Amino acid sequence: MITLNNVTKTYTQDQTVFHAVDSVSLSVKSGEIYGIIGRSGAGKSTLLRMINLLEIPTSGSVIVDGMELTNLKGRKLRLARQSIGMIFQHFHLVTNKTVLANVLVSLELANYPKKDRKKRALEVLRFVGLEEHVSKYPGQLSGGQKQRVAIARALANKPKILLCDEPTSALDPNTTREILGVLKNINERLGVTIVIVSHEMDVIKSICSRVTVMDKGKVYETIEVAPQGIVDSDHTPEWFVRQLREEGDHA
Ligand SMILES: Nc1ncnc2c1ncn2[C@@H]1O[C@H](COP(=O)(O)OP(=O)(O)OP(=O)(O)O)[C@@H](O)[C@H]1O
Repeated sequence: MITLNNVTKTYTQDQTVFHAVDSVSLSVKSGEIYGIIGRSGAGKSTLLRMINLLEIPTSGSVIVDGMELTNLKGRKLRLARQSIGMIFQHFHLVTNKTVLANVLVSLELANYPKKDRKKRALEVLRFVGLEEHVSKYPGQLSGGQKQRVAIARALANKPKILLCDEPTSALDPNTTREILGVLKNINERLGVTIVIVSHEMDVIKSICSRVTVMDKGKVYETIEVAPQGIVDSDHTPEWFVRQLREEGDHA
C-alpha cells in the first residue's frame, strides 16, 4: 500500500547539510496499523509528512497504492492525495467555522458533488460520534471532540490511508483511549490503512501490529508486535489518589 525507497530529507543551514530523514526504506501493507516511534528529533514527523508529500523528499521515491507520488505534480498529485487523510496533534481546525462547516471545507476542496456534501459530512460526523455537536464551534469542544472533528474531516473523502501525527499527545489518558478506539474502528470497519507517529509507547503497543523505531533520521529496527488492545484503565479521581498513595508507600 505504501512503499518508501531510500527516502531522504535534508536541510541546509550555514552551509552544513543536516539529514532529518536519512535513506529510509519501508513498506506498509494494506489494512495494517503501522507505528513509527522514536525520541524527539528522530525524524518521525518528517517521514510521515513525506508519505503524502506534504514534505517533498530531497531524494528517494514514495509509492502509494501503486502510484509513484514523487513523480506527480499539480492536479494529479492533488487527486492522489485525496486517498490519504491526515490528522495532527493540535487538530488544525478552522476556529471560526462550525463542526459541520469544517468537514464541508474538505469536501469542497476535493470537488465532492455539491448536492451530496452535507449528507456525507453528517455521515462521517455520526461515525465519529459527533452528531449532537455539528453546529458548535471548535472552541466549544473538548480536546477529544476536536480530534474527532479532525478525524471526520480526514475521512470525508473516503481515503484509503490515514496518517496520524501524534494524534493523542495533547489528550489525557481517558480521551487517548477513546481516540484510539475510533482509529481502530476506522481500520476494522472501513478497512483504512493507518500509520501512527507517536512518542508514547502505550499508544503504539495498543493498536499497532508493526512498528518502526527511528533514530537520527534512520530506521533503527522494524518489529512485528501483537497489539495489546486498548487498556481499560479509567482515570477516575480514585485512581489518581490510589496511584499517589502507592507511590508514597514505595518512598
Ligand atoms: N523545516 C525544517 N528546517 C530545518 N530543520 C528541520 C525542519 N523540519 C524538521 N527539522 C529537523 O529535522 C529533525 C527531525 O524532525 P522531526 O520533527 O521529523 O522529528 P520527530 O522525531 O518527529 O521529533 P518530535 O517528536 O520532536 O516532533 C529535527 O532535528 C528537526 O529540528
